[in-house]
Amino acid sequence: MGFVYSDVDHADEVFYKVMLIGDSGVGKTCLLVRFKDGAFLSGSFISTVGIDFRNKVVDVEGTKVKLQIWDTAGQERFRSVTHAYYRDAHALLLLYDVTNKASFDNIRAWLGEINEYAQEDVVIMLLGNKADMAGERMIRTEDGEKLAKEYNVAFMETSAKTGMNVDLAFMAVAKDLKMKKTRKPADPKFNVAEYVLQERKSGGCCGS
Ligand SMILES: Nc1nc2c(ncn2[C@@H]2O[C@H](COP(=O)(O)OP(=O)(O)OP(=O)(O)O)[C@@H](O)[C@H]2O)c(=O)[nH]1
Repeated sequence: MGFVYSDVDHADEVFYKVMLIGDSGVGKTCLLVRFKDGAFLSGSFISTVGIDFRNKVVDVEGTKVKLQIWDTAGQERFRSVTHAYYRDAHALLLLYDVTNKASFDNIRAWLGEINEYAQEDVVIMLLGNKADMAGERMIRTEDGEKLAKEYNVAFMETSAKTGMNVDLAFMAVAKDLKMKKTRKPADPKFNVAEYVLQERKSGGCCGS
């Protein structure tokens, strides 16, 4: 597409590429629209064709962190297009739909693709989306937690419809990326689970 991307530091701004991946229909576009515009895309489902991105600048402890968020098409036929973008991603938000068992079962295959195409130190967060659909839920929270633990990745459930945990997920990723960059070897690793707990307790960045 003719863009040149890097995580070059300007005086007080850092830049990261975040990619949304997961099966078609799990809610990747809706999650991005919720985060960017604070709105929910209701109505008929229009599948993403290829790949698209939107920028959002967030504040992480006084530093402006610019997230360039890439929304990929979940449909199989676009896979070879999206693979090409994995290697530039600093973080991957991997979504399944808590009401769709197949989308959860496919997470292992998605993690395999990440292993094959992404950078080794990419930040990964597993998100169980559509948590608002209590009556139709097929995947328990504990199942998501267990899978995330097995692969040593961060996890939370979200709802693009109500906004639950959406800002929190992106903020946790932004914070993890920023800390990774500035951390000295002796410093402890950023703990997403602890951060999430703290934010919830304090009513912090993201409420809902
Ligand atoms: N109830 C509920 N519905 C959701 C949520 N997120 C997305 N949806 C609905 O799920 C459908 C698919 O959402 P999209 O965001 O387009 O899915 P996608 O993952 O981008 O799909 P592809 O572009 O094909 O990869 C739409 O009808 C949305 O309205 C959510 O959190 N809760």
